Amino acid sequence: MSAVNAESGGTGHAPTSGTASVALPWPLVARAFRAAVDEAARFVGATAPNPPVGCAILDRHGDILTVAAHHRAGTAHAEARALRQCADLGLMARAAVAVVTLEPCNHTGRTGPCSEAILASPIRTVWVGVADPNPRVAGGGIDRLRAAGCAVHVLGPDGEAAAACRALITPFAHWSRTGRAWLTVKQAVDGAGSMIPPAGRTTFTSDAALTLAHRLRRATDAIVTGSGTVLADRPGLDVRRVADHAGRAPRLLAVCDRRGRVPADWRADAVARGFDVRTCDDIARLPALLGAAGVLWALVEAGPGLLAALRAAGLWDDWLTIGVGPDGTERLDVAVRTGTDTPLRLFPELGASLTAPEGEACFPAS
Ligand SMILES: NC(=O)C1=CN([C@@H]2O[C@H](COP(=O)(O)OP(=O)(O)OC[C@H]3O[C@@H](n4cnc5c(N)ncnc54)[C@H](OP(=O)(O)O)[C@@H]3O)[C@@H](O)[C@H]2O)C=CC1
Ligand SMILES: Nc1c(N[C@@H]2O[C@H](COP(=O)(O)O)[C@@H](O)[C@H]2O)[nH]c(=O)[nH]c1=O
Repeated sequence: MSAVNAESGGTGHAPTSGTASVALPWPLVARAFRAAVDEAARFVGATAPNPPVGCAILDRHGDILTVAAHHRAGTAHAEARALRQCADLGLMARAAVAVVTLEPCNHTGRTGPCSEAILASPIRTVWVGVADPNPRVAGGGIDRLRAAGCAVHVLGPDGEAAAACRALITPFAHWSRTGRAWLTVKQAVDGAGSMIPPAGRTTFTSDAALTLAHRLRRATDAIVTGSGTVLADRPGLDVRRVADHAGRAPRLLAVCDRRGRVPADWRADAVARGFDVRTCDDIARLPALLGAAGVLWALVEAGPGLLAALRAAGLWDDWLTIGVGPDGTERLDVAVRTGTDTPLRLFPELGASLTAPEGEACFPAS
């Protein structure tokens, strides 16, 4: 293993002789990974059932020539888009290194294999953030590139860059493995431990926390709520407060409702606003119901009744509590299932909260 790879925790493989592989200092590679992750993160919530992916193309000195992401299922993958941009800018002759958040695909799906697109370019050095968990692809892209003489470096499990690349695809990896959507619960709790807003209101958190809530909605593919919340709040549950470049918004709205209490006019209004509204009468089936509809990541915005049921059944993947103190100060706590990479990592303001243990303090639900 070369010194470059040892520094990054990567597993380098020597290229076959005669290829123009390039050894770059790790800080330049890390900078390219950050750029690729940031670009991919702009499309989280737009790509389902595909994963968000970013790609940076560098010259032999480590300068970034172009950065691109996968925008939407059925459109160009990140690598193909980055290569096209590079060609359009007349920079292809300088292209030497590709830095990709996810293993390049090696199969022909809705688009052609990215491994072949890379091999058709001058690039002979590829950095991969994480191997593709999709069983149709697993291993194929890296093997194909290596067989053709590329130096392929796969990041080891430790370090910021690898964690960010994994966080991008956590819901996709979970869905690929289990067929179930990743469930993020978001709850607001006041200083007295109550989730119930003051009379006449539907929310009580700060402007900044509400904006965070809408950014979470924008990044997810579905919203889950309960019949009690629908009856009490007639919530909109759509994306407001934040602009968007890709029209991202959850398209599915799942309402947990065993007794058929959801009013027909609220449902009709939600449908008119573009939601595919589904009723769930058994929460045990909720993650699979969402997964079967192509939902990778769902945000649960429900009251204490449904949250208590989800918690008792262990039906959550990460849990964000926005605690509002009596003086209005707010505290963010994130509980994460042990051994998983929360996609909430993609929200920098939550960074300091991600170490919260899976403990009682994170689950006040009353
Ligand atoms: N602070 C916050 O973050 C939030 C606060 N709220 C507040 O919460 C209050 C409403 O709370 P609540 O009445 O508890 O409403 P919920 O949104 O929690 O909905 C409760 C309903 O969920 C359904 N449900 C519960 N368990 C299951 C299950 N196992 N399978 C299927 N459905 C199930 C039940 O429907 P059924 O009765 O048919 O069995 C139950 O009545 C409102 O005041 C609202 O403003 C709401 C969202 C967020
Ligand atoms: N109370 C509360 C939240 N509650 C959630 O927001 C819903 C209102 O959404 P909308 O109708 O789209 O504005 C409400 O019914 C509930 O699901 N969210 C928060 O970020 N902070 C809060 O204090």
